[in-house]
Amino acid sequence: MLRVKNIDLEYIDGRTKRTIFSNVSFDIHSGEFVSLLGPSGSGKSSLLYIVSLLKTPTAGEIYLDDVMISEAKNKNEIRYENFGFVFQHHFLIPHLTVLENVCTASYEKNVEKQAKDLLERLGLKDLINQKPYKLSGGERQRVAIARAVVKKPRILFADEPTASLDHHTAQEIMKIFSELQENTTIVCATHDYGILPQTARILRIKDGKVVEDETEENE
Ligand SMILES: Nc1ncnc2c1ncn2[C@@H]1O[C@H](COP(=O)(O)OP(=O)(O)OP(=O)(O)O)[C@@H](O)[C@H]1O
Repeated sequence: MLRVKNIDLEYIDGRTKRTIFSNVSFDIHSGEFVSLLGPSGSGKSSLLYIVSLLKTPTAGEIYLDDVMISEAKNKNEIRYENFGFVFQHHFLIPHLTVLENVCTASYEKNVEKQAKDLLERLGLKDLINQKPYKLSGGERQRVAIARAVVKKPRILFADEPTASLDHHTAQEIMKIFSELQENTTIVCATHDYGILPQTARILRIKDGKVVEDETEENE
């Protein structure tokens, strides 16, 4: 459903040209949990932003349901209608409560009920009226996930969503992602193999290429 085709990415640094990727292609199917895995500097974030139309590659195309979207004029609209984002930093609004933060993401009439249901599911029922500063890092990130999920994106992109969390909380956050997955495709960039759920399909970024990880779980 999401096709990444022949992507090149080069950065020009003064007189030097640096190739980050060349000729990268892969498909992401509906309902998959795809992890972009690679060490720091390998290009995970760049690739995530290219695939989600937040960044323009040097060459190549992105297709959504066979429609080329990488050169569309209405990229904002495509993103708004189809994609959700969770970043390493949660970007919650400090003077709004947890519930209000989540409700900012959607203008649907029953958003408040949906937000409450989601927050309850994420174990935050008793914190809905708190401001973000009263929450732990893991709780804040769960609020950010609720905010991204409440608008029911077809594809949820997460860029190192657990980078500032301890290992146990990071695993919990990943579990939450996979549980939320019924109707959502998830694409998550991370450097930490250890936090991935068993169902994750791993695309490993190495030396400017993306290779499918053929571990037992993924065969
Ligand atoms: N705007 C830019 N101009 C020049 N080089 C850049 C730019 N953005 C990223 N890079 C370089 O491209 C490479 C890939 O960066 P990217 O942030 O995508 O990697 P990453 O795997 O997500 O790293 P990290 O896990 O540390 O965030 C890095 O070497 C980075 O320095």
